[in-house]
Amino acid sequence: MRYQSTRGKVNGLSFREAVLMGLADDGGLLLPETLPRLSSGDLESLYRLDYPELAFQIISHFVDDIPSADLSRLLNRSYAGFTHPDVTPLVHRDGVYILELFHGPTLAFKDVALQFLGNLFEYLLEKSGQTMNIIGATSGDTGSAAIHGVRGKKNINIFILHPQGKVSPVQELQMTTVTDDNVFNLAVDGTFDDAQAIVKEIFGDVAFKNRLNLGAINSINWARVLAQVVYYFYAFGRLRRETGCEKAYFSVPTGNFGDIFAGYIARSMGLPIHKLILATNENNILSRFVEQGDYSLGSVVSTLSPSMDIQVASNFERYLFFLLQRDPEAVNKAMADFKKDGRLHFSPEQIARVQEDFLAQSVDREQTLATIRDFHADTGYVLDPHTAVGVHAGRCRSGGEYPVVCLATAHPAKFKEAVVQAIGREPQRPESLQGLEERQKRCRTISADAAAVREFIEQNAC
Ligand SMILES: Cc1ncc(COP(=O)(O)O)c(C=O)c1O
Ligand SMILES: N[C@@H](CCOP(=O)(O)O)C(=O)O
Repeated sequence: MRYQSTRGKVNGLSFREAVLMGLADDGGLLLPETLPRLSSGDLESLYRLDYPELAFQIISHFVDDIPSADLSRLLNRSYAGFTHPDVTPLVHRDGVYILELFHGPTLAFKDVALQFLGNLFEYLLEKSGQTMNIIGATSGDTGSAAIHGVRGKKNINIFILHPQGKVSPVQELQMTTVTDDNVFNLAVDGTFDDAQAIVKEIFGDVAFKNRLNLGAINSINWARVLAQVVYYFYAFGRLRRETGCEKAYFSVPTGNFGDIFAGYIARSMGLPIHKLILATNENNILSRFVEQGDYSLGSVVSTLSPSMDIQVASNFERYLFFLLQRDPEAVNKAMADFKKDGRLHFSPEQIARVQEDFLAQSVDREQTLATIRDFHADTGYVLDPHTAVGVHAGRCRSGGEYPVVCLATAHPAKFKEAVVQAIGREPQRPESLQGLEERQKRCRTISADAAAVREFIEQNAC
């Protein structure tokens, strides 16, 4: 499999090269040149596999430059530390199927891909004898999952930018209490969008990127999206075995458009997803896009689901590439227009095509709290606020003819403030969070300025 950039100037990369490049050197995002299309016979045999074996089968379609035995070993190691034997179990409550993606070390869906990416980086660096400096932006979950994926690893330093005071207290502690020498937390005076823009600007300086061998752990890295594709297959397989259904809806709480884009890839490979339901909080540029073709920038507002407090969704560019018929010139123009005007225009035909893939719903604070409260009252199950956004949207937008799978993207204990508001008590605290407040912390505050961040990285690079 070869990889190409959405902006057309980087082509013919191998999987290894794509993973190590992260953001394409022309500023675009990397995608496979073709997508495999699986037959119904192929799909039925995948549905019988356990999680690591399924991950191996799916990921192998996209990787031809890592020996199979090594890839299989990396995947087995990545999922061995999950606390549930199914890795991402599917549970049925009150008419919806909840795909629990929070059984990894940091209790969010990011662990599914970042345990693998951490191991993959280590493997590739061992082979090449290089060192790597990872840089990433987080609205709370990617940061801790990436840090836990690479903490203490030889030859890797990691620099994580989070918006100061805008992540949940538990998320902040999960990052800042990791004091290994190779981990650097930077609290940026700005929003997640500011932090992500800084990361992209630094990657855009290709000479600097190559000199420090910068690595990307955000979903700009294709390996992140790829590892997330797997659980759509896993969930549908379990659902089909349980209900015999022909198709399903998937409702996905969305911020940076990475998780739902992984669903789009799974659907494009032939997985029978009827529609992907894109669920946003009040930062609803993406749901406005799907529903009305209105892709116009607003300012970021703080919500009960802080990890989705995002306006400029990185992976939107990948979807745009497909929507614009894989035309890199059209993507370049659209990205330049968006940078200049803060909005994009789409024709009615284009929006009709979008709506063949997606439905969308924006969910506000009251609806989020009511969903947590009512779901708990009816089932005893505690949703985290991001998952609640997805459950509400899934219920509103699905048609009833197929089951609905809602992606449970985080454990409620990461967002206990919202849970207490909804049900009047704290969720149970998993063992990995015990004693978090008492641990030693390390974090520097930094202005939202790429030059300052670059200087810090330069001084602390490995
Ligand atoms: C808990 C949680 N849910 C949902 C999302 C949204 O996922 P994505 O950014 O891939 O759209 C995030 C952040 O990425 C998150 O941390
Ligand atoms: N919600 C994310 C934002 C970054 O998204 P990513 O999937 O591109 O890493 C977070 O928790 O940091």
